[in-house]
Amino acid sequence: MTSNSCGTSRLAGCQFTLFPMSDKFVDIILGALEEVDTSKVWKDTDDVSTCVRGKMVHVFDVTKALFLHAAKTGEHVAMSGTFSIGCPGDTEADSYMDEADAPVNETKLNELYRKAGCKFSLYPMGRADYMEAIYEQIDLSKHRNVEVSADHYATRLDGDVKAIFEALHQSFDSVQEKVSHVTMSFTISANSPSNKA
Ligand SMILES: Cc1ncc(C[n+]2csc(CCO)c2C)c(N)n1
Repeated sequence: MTSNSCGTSRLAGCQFTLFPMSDKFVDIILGALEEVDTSKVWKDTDDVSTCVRGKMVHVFDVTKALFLHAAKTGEHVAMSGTFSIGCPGDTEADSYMDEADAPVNETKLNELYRKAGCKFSLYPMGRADYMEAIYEQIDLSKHRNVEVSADHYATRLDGDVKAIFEALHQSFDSVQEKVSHVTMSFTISANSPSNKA
C-alpha cells in the first residue's frame, strides 16, 4: 500500500527561477547565487531553475537573500517559485536538518531595502476542507509592514522585499502547523517600470 502520510523530518524546499529583465541576466543570476550563503541548504541549479531544501528557516533565508541581491542591481527582476513542506518521500536532504536555526544571510541584508510586489497562493494538500485551512490560517492582518490585497486565485503583497518574505514565511508556517503537506506558489517583482507606486 502506498503511504499517503508525510515524514516527521518536516523537510522544506523551494524550486524557483530568477527572471532578470536585463541583458546582464547571466551576471545577475550567477552573482546572486554567488553572494548568498547556501551552506545550510541542499542546492541544485540547472538551466531552468534552482532548488533549495532543508529547514524552513534556511529555505526562506536563502530565497529572500537571492531575490534581494538580484533586486539591488536596480534592474527589473522577477522570481517565481514553489515552496513545499511535508512532501511524502522527500528525504534526501536529511543531513541538512541538523543545521542550527540561525539564518546566515540576515546580517548582509540588514541595510538592503527594496520595494516589490508579490502574488502568492497556498495549497494545503490532501484536505477536503482546504478552503477553511487557507482562510483560517492566513492571518495576514498581522503583517502591518505589507499591504495585503485579494486577487483572483492569489493574495497580493506590496512592500519591502524582506517584509514580503516574512509574510510569506509566516503564512506558510501557520498552514503547515495544521496541514502536513503544503505547497505555496509565488511571483515577486522589483524595479518594474510599471510599479504601482
Ligand atoms: C535562480 C535561478 N536558477 C537557475 C536559473 C536558470 N538560468 C537561466 S540563465 C542562467 C545563468 C547562465 O547559465 C541560469 C542559471 C534561473 N534563471 N534562476
